[in-house]
Amino acid sequence: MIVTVTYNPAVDQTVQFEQQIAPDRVMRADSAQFDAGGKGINAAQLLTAMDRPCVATGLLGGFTGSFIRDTLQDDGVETAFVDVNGTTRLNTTAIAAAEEYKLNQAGSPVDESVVDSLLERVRAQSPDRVLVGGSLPPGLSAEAIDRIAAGGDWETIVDTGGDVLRELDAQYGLCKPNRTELGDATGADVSTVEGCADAAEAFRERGFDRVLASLGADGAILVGDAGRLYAEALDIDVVDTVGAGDALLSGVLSAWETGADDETALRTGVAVSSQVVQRAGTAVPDLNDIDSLRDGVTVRRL
Ligand SMILES: Nc1ncnc2c1ncn2[C@@H]1O[C@H](COP(=O)(O)OP(=O)(O)OP(=O)(O)O)[C@@H](O)[C@H]1O
Ligand SMILES: O=P(O)(O)OC[C@@]1(O)O[C@H](CO)[C@@H](O)[C@@H]1O
Repeated sequence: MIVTVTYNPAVDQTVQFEQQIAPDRVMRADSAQFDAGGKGINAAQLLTAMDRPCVATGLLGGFTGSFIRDTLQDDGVETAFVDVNGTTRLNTTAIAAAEEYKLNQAGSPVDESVVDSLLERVRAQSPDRVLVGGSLPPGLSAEAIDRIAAGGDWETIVDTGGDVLRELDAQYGLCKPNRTELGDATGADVSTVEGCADAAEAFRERGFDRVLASLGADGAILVGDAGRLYAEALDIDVVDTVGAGDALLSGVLSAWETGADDETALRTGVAVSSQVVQRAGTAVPDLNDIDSLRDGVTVRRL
């Protein structure tokens, strides 16, 4: 079973405007919604929707923390969160004309001692895999993720970016950078799919058995001992891409949990992400058709 750890959850607010956003005037939204978010939480919701045993952990506080707790309960997601004093952040995605603006808060500061509490929560579940997803709130460093990775005999999967991704020191089963994160972490030219595969291969040496790189409309790459696999994205109408990477990763993990090989896992990941980008925000889409959608994803070796 999988435990997800979200150190910095968020309520995701998605507001849609027909017109472009302009300064110095009131913009009135045509629609708005709130979802429970944060990368590990999104993954836990999707894994639960795919009937994979999963427990969501992380840090929650304040009225936004209560909203996330209630939403997960309504969605039937098992949880084991640590309560903190600060208020969980609220992130906003504004979709205006064909543009997408992602406005993420830093999160409330936390004390380093939360890492011990979280590790206790994770150990209590005896997971096979632990996914640590998202940014860290002020007060924590990459060590907070390394300690989870080294804290038991589970395989750890990490989905984070920026300096934290570069500073990780422990051994990981997988990391999931997007194209920008892969470029920033390696300094490599990621302008082509082949360049991304080279960068992902080189990045494995930094302590990652496999690298799953999401390339937006260009699809995704999975590089590991089984070789370099590339899946093209499906041709679909995108509403917004928030949570697309979490969906890709959830599909891959969901397939691995059933013993599937890397090729099937990558195809499943692309199928799940295609469903998520066709809906606003990070709400869980209908995943009943996933097997037939997966059959439509093409994978080739690079
Ligand atoms: N425009 C698109 N058309 C088709 N599929 C897409 C598109 N954008 C994203 N996807 C699908 O979603 C997957 C993940 O996309 P992306 O690389 O944008 O993730 P991300 O940057 O990690 O997202 P986030 O951080 O918001 O979760 C892609 O591998 C692809 O399968
Ligand atoms: O600020 P972070 O932790 O990097 O990303 C947080 C976030 O943007 O990622 C998810 C989508 O992947 C959203 O649910 C959430 O708001």
